Amino acid sequence: MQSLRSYLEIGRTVGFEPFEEGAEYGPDLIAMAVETDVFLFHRNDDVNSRLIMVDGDSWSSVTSMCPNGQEDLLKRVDRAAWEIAHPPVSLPWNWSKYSFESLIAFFALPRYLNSDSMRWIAEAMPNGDACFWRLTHRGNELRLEDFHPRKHLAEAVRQRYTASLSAAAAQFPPELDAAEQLLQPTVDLGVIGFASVIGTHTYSMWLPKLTAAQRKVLDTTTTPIKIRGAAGTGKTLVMMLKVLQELYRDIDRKTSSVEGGMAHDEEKFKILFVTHSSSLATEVNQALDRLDERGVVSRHVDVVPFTFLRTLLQGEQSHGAEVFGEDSLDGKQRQLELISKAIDEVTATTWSTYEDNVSAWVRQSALADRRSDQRKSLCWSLMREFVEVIDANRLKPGVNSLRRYINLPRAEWMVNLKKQGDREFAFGIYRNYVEHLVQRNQLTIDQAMSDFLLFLESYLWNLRRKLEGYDFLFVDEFHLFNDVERLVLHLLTREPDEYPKIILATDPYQSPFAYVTGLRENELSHAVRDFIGAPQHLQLIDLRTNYRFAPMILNFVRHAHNRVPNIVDMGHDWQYEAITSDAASGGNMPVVCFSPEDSVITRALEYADSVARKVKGDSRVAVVCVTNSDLAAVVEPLRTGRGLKSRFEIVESRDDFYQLSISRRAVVVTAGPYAAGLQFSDVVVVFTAEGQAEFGGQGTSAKRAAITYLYLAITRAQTNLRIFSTSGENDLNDVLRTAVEDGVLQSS
Ligand SMILES: Nc1ncnc2c1ncn2[C@@H]1O[C@H](COP(=O)(O)OP(=O)(O)OP(=O)(O)O)[C@@H](O)[C@H]1O
Repeated sequence: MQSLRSYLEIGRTVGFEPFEEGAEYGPDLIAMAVETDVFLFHRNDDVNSRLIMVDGDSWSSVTSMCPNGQEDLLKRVDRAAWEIAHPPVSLPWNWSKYSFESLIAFFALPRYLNSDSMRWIAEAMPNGDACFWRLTHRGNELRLEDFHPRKHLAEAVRQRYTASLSAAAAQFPPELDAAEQLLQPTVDLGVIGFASVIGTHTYSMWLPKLTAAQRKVLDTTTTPIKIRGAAGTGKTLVMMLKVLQELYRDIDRKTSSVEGGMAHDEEKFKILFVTHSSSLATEVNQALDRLDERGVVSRHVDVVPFTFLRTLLQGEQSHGAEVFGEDSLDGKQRQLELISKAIDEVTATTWSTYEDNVSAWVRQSALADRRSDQRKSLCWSLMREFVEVIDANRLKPGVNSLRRYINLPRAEWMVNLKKQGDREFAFGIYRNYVEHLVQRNQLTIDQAMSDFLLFLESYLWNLRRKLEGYDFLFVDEFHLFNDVERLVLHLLTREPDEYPKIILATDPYQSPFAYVTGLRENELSHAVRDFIGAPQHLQLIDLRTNYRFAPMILNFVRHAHNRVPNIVDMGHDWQYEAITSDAASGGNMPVVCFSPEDSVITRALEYADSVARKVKGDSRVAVVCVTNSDLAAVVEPLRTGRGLKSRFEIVESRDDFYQLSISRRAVVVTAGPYAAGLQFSDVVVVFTAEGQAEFGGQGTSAKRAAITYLYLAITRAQTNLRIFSTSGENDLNDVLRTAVEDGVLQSS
């Protein structure tokens, strides 16, 4: 497995060379032919290494691709093989995984590179090896149920591999000395993710270090508990410690009551830790393993991204149907394109029904050119309306749904569709948009989630719940869950008649797409109010000490935080002023550089490039774009490669963070929402005029959206922060300019 990662790393730097007998790929990798196989050995391979076996014809198809195609395809092979070695196999939804017994099928490439619908048929071997048996494509699809792998071939390959290990080891050049190795550090997720959160401490080493508020989380025995804290206050850390505390407590209780031994399987205490993204789930998994002093976590705790819950509990349902990845740049762009197409179709056909009843801004934007900012702004507003209002209220097009939608009360946090005519138009677009999805055999994540909800409400799940449900539920980054997702939580516990034992961590100011759901702070969801327990039972614990930011960054973060319009009741005690920093001193004054639109990106990238060449040790540089549109604009020059010396690693979805574990030190380029939960020593923030359209026009809702996005981006920085923005007038620049006036930000 390690050898594929190194091969990928080399391939993306100097190009992919086909394997040839005796070929060396850097100091750690050699190819060796043994009978009919070609093995790629890594220096650290041993008999316990997991093998990735790829059938010869499929390998020829891989190597005949362009370098970008090869890279993307091999990344998927690597990711799937890692998952196979660490079951249950959780792959991003847009890979459309389908499994049957030990076989797994999934899309071999991202959709935009995959006009042939290539899919892998892979197999999880009992020892954790992964066999990639066949690449199918449109025209030669195969049902997994009809595929019969020749397992004995895989067993023979494994034997030949083991027998050749010592011959391979003898061929490696001597190892580099330690000083030379230091020159080749890898960007490992550990540095920006889980390792930075827990350091080298285990559970009991952390306990004495906790603040009084963090301690209170461990000492509180009643639930639900809602842990509220700004970015960097240790929410994830304290949730993980609480998991271990509850687990150890249960084991101790059972060991003293069940004579001298472990409890039976059916009484097994089960904890579910839900994250919003698979990268965070991987990190929490690894961190829990490290913190755990009794080696029991893997038996009792499932750490899964929310989207994987459905597969875990219900099995795969969407065979053939693609789930639209909303949580990625590509997914969002495709949704926007579809919405824009729907606007074109409606304005060309039934426009006269709406024309006289919509607001002026909706009319102008609907009739504006597809590429204009006005049109883009309308598309973003409609996308938010679909997710936050229509899907959240489960208003699938159908009899009466328009009337129910129109009758919903409007709140200030919702997008600016004030007139009834605006909402009739929005629903017309929604109808057209859903028709397109049906034609393409696609579902949005929210639609798939609604279906999952129906399953959890079924009698079948009621039967299985006692055995498959959980005793305890932990939900990290609760602010990123929308109302449909929140609705699912109380159905996951074992006991339908009891209030669920649930602990959640949230920072309402980091909520970029659901923005705010219009909830009061002591409510968890509109819909589940009655199930989770009366608001007065909710234990609200505030974490106020910040461990991430150097003091000068904290001052600026506090300024931005206090500028977020408080358009729902955030709780009377939600004062950021009280939060202090315990991060090591040092760090520099954050800086903003206003530039004309055409030079913002070039300046930002050149700056990031120069910083990346200077930083040392565990320092990591990230370019964090405020919005998806900024990210799209930054990615363009990076793809064409423009005289920059550092390596830039583009992360276009929350799932993409996985790829950092296979790349050498690089400048990470991403957007704030995808980097939630991660931290970097140096952050370069980019905001362009393109980004402004995403906030959906003017008004309080747009202002809140703008500052929330800015907040998400700047709160990733630990020591150094530099913002590159356009020189125009907008809500976000208003925050930056007042910060300069207040002396918490320096203008360059
Ligand atoms: N009591 C403590 N003592 C020392 N360091 C701490 C303490 N609590 C948290 N930290 C450190 O604070 C940093 C941030 O922790 P964590 O990622 O859990 O915060 P968070 O609130 O979940 O942030 P975000 O909302 O941005 O995900 C980590 O490096 C962690 O090790």
